[in-house]
Amino acid sequence: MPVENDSSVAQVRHLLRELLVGREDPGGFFCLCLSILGSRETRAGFRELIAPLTDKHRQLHSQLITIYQEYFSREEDDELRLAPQDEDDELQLALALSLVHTSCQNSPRQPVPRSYAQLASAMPVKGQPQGVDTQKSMGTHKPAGRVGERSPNGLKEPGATRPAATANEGRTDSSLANDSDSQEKLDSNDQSEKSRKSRRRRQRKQQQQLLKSPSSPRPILLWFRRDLRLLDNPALIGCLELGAPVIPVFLWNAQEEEGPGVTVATGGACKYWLHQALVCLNEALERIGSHLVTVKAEPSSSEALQRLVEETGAGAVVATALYEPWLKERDEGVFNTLKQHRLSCHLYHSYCLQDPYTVTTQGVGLRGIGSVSHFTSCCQQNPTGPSGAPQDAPRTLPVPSAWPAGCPLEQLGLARMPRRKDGTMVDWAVNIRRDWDFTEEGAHARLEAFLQDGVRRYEKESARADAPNTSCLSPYLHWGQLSVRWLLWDARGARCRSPKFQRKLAWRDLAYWQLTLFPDLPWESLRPPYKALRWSSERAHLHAWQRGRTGYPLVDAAMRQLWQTGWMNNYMRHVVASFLIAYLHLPWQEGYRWFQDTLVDADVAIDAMMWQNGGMSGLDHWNFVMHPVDAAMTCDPNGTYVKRWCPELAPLPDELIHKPWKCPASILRRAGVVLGQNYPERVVTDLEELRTQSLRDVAEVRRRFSEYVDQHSGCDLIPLPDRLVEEALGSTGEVLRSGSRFLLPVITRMEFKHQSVEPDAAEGRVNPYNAVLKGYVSRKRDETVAFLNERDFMASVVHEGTQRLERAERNQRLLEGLPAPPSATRGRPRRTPTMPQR
Ligand SMILES: Cc1cc2nc3c(=O)[nH]c(=O)nc-3n(C[C@H](O)[C@H](O)[C@H](O)COP(=O)(O)OP(=O)(O)OC[C@H]3O[C@@H](n4cnc5c(N)ncnc54)[C@H](O)[C@@H]3O)c2cc1C
Repeated sequence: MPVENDSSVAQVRHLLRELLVGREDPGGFFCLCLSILGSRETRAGFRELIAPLTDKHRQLHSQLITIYQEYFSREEDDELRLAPQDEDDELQLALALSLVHTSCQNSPRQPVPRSYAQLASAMPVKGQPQGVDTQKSMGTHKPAGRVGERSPNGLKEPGATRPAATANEGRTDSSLANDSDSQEKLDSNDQSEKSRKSRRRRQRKQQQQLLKSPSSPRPILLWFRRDLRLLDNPALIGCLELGAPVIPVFLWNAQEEEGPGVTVATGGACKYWLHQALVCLNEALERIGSHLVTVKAEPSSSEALQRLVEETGAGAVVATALYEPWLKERDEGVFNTLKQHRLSCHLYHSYCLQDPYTVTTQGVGLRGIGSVSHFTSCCQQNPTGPSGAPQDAPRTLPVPSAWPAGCPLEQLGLARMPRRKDGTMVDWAVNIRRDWDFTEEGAHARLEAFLQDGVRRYEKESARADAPNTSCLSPYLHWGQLSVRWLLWDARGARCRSPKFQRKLAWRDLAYWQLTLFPDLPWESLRPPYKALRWSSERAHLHAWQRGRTGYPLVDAAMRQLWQTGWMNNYMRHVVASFLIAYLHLPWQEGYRWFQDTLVDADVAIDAMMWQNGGMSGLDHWNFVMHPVDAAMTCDPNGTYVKRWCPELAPLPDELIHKPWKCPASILRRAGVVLGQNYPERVVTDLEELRTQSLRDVAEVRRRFSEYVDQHSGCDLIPLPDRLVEEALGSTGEVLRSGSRFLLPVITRMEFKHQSVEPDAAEGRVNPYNAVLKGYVSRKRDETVAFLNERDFMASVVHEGTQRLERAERNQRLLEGLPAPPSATRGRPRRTPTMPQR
């Protein structure tokens, strides 16, 4: 066999043995031959090489011959003859890879692993891909536009990407070494405009060739957006079912994400997470023989996709649906354009459990809209969610023969770090990196850990800020690194199930449903009167709140945790939101925007829904206001949380840590706390008065805009969106066109209703529906007081009865002229019964 040298022959013979024992498959074997021997030698010697198979392995032999013939078809041969020697090899290899992958995409998928441990064993180990060993055959696959390596600190090293995506990326390490000369040649050629032009011409020819060739179906662009995972990704599986090479791409256009209003759709922390998640996704794709192409989508995603289609000859675009109305509109535009160019486009639903555009209120009505129970009734009545079990990750991904260029991930500018005057970098994400694992495996590890442990305490103690009792999965869910279907499946199958936790996933869907109904949700109050609420414009208060310097330790601890790690639990989000709105009187939009910029899980739909509700203008009203001190009784009774995030207060005694202003001067001195110096004075002090003012302001707007208050029920009224009117009335086109307005009574805080009926009840203390929530411990304290009062009442009743009897007896004796009886109780102080000691 006319081959290059003995070691190559030995390598190929070894591979042949691997093929015979089933550790290699025919396509992979052929590809490796090409890679090791080169095109000419393979062409000349392949038949001879596999001749020994004719006797005992007839079927395998004929399979290999088919692959060989298909590859060295006359048409391709002609074309190849046109190319110079070095690029000839590249093209051949690329085509070979394409062939290999079209044959292997039909490989059977594994059964669904039901735990992460199973999953880990099923997933290819880094550097050791299973199934068809495309990684081995491709060598280290690093074209430009692929996502670079992460440096030890988690940041990508600049320059980790290599220029020029060419087909020669797919080679074994040895062949790369052999071809370093030709690579140099290519690089030097690149300098001349002439050769660049000729190369472009050849590339175009290759693409045309690919489009014509029946043996290589047109590749599919798998457009990753917020589904950055391999496990249970219907779009990814959909690509495999289409049976063509897959080009995973990520396009970035910040303006399109932002939409028409002020959404801060991808704030700093969230973008940082995205950057890391893309690095991880690329690594995961590399493990199955592919990689991610990142593209700066300028001027628009539509044009960037069209360019990609031209560059790759793609025949289809596949993506997971997004539900923000402006992104849906963008996608519709993009797909319509692509369809006009005869591309097939496929959208899969997996971001939520229900497709929010198909959830209807039919059969349920509108009463209670905005509550999670109303929403779940709608979903049960009209189920639309993804059914079936979660799907496994593919073990390999068919790759195209030519990769598009793309751009290095850094150029998307997702993980920007400002520089100081002296040029050093401000690494604001250091704690985010410390606290989070950005990989898909990290998501599953968190899920496992939660289902093993935290879930047991979730029902009763998910509010605790000092203990990790919630899942901490929100950023993974936001970027689609964990499929919500997978999460629900595991939560239902767990040994300890928490209905409250499962309901949280319905909350998530509810938020998306609301956003589809009210696209203005992130910036415009849904209840018209509340748009006119008088808000404070005290920037210093806003700044203090943002930086965790309000002087209220619980609020400050939470805001510092957010700033440093990009996250805080749900209860703490309520605490800081209540403080901003009910006590600082700052508009909810400020809170929303700050959260969007600092949360790693910042999610336009959820964040907007929660801030609208907290800001009293959403579909639902929080029927509570968190008190910045009393709330600590529930979430941080021992001050552990405050001590962690406000270490300057740590030496204070536990019982005073949440109210340092109550500390005697001597204790403060001993603890080294100087209020106003190393810990701030309170930005506001009279909380009661501020709350009362807030109630008065609400009463005022409800009076001024009484047309938006239902006189019968006292509930606020909101204008119904067209979609809900149609659902409620059937076809109402006529009604809508005539300009009629439909108003719907929505859940309204009892405190507000009562206040409208009795305006004097504006003083929070006399309003029986006072919404200030007592912390768990303060509730306990109230129970004790009530108990004591009750005992006290009984004691005094008995005492009064005895006295009455004594008086009657005394009077009787006086009437009868007898001396007064000696009184055992006279002159003794009244005893109050005490609580039994616990
Ligand atoms: C003012 C405010 C703003 C918020 N902003 C966001 C946000 O931008 N992004 C975000 O994901 N969540 C937001 N939430 C909801 C909630 O606080 C977080 O989802 C939760 O704290 C995330 O932690 P976890 O994963 O441990 O939650 P878990 O309690 O373990 O819940 C599991 C999952 O359910 C979903 N979920 C939980 N609570 C809610 C909720 N109230 N509404 C909708 N979905 C929920 C989340 O996806 C969460 O990851 C906000 C809440 C408030 C009060």
